[in-house]
Amino acid sequence: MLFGKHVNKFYLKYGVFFLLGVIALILVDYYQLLIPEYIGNIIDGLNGEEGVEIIDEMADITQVIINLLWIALVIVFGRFAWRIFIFGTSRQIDYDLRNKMFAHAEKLSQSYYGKKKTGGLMALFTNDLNAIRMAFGPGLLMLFDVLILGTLAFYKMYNLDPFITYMAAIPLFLIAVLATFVSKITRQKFRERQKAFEDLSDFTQENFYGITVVKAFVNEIREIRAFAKVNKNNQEKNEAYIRVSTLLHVSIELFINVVRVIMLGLGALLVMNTIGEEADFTVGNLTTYIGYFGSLIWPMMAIGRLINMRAQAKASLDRISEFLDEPIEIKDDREQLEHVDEIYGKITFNNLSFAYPGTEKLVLKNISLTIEKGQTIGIIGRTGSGKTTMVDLLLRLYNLRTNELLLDDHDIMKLPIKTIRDSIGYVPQDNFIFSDYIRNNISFADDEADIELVTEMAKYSDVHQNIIDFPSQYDTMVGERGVTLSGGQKQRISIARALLKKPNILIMDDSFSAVDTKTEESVISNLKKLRQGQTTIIIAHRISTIKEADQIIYLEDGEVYAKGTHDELIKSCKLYHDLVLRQQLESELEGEE
Ligand SMILES: Nc1ncnc2c1ncn2[C@@H]1O[C@H](COP(=O)(O)OP(=O)(O)OP(=O)(O)O)[C@@H](O)[C@H]1O
Repeated sequence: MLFGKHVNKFYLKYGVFFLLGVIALILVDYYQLLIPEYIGNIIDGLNGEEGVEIIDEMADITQVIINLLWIALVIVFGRFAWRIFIFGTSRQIDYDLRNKMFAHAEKLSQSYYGKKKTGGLMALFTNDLNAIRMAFGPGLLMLFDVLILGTLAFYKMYNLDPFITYMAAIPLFLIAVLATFVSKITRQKFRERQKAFEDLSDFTQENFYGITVVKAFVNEIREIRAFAKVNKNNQEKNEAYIRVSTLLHVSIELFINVVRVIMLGLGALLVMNTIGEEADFTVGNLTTYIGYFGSLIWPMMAIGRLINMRAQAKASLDRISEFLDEPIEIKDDREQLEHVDEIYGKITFNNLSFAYPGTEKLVLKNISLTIEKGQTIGIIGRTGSGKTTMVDLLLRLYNLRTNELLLDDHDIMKLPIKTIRDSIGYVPQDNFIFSDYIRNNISFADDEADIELVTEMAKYSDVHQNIIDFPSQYDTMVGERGVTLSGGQKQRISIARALLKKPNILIMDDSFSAVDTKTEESVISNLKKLRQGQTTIIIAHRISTIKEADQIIYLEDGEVYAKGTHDELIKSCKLYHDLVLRQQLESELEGEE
């Protein structure tokens, strides 16, 4: 049986089903052990042994057959019942635990995903969960079968002849000792095997993800070699695991055969000794005894499998528990939570400094800045200057010190995260598109949104014409991560998705980098109309994108180097002025071409 903080409650929740399963199992085991008795009686009857009725009439044989048929029927129904109750429940536990894990995964912070790889996480959801399901399904079944069938068969064997049963018990005791010793090694080997699978999964996933880069750099051969290495490690770890588990399996089989030989030899001696004397151990008895032992083989074999299965499940439960125990760093602080339902759009950075969790380097330094509700703000600056970090903080993706960042004059750390994120529309730099219909990608914020609203938002972001050119238009299925769309189409679908939320604060992180200046102009002019009185923050590398903003922030190495309108910055900020000149020159050169 598998115990642990995250699985104990399933015994309570599904206790009744397990109990019904075990009752069905007891019935099957009990009836199964009646068969050797019947067969022994028939043999003794045919042999004409004393004290046993001679079976020479059709009526008796018919009765025996009818009884055996009844037994078979009970066994069939019993097996059906325990399968439904025990295996069905193990599937239910698998379902519950997977849901719990996914819900937890959704709540974990950005930093967690920064340090963990997707392939490894996938291994938890596949191999590890499977090992736990096996422990609750076949594992639990084997455990009870070992206990019930094993004890019953042993009891019956003991009743027939205590001496041979004692002799058989010695090797069985040795099995138990061996099993305890081997189970520790098995668990370690299984852990190593899972880790190797996790690495393999990570490698494969990342490689498929970056297949375009691999091809562009003609690095297929190098990747194939690197894969072979990871794959080899996986194979070796699997082999090591199989070696230990096979050793266990074979040893148990060997012991069983030893016991069988002991029993047959001793049983035959007993039968021979009694010939001509008092017939207390007959040929029928020996047949029955061997029959009981036959029923005992499965539970004995099951011990080995049970040990393997439990070791696997324990290792997997450890890994899953580590994941489920990962603290949720970004959450509402219940003690000082202010009950605010909506953020209207004023943003205040109050001497804010920030370093990513686990790092020392300040990525943002002493940022002080006020953005009034309804303003359009442009953020510009060299790559790596901290622009994305600044807007990520607005989404409360990271924890901050108190009063460093205020939304509508409330400290962001005291606001409900749901309120913050509900009030913000975000167009991320990587424009992630789900493998779903285009319309569902746009209506991601609101499942109820009708096609008219979806179309309207696509028009505002100037992607409607592209969409209706597709044969299935808004019902076009997008490939994984939007691979069937162009960069510019992805960007504008992503903008439409954020607009549909009608957010009080809209953040656009480099959202025009893949569109031409004409499209950019058209979207920006649409935004002006649509977002009157609402706060909009636009991060850009092109001056043309933010020229019209009420305020432009020039970030340099995590600091606000300059701020003001376009005209003010041209005069006051040399870096900005140089940038304008450079971009003008570039566009003139492009025009000449
Ligand atoms: N998750 C992270 N953990 C640690 N450091 C990070 C993380 N994300 C970004 N950084 C670092 O923070 C700094 C600022 O990054 P940021 O993405 O905010 O820059 P940016 O101005 O948006 O750049 P770009 O214009 O290229 O998008 C960089 O030095 C970057 O290496």
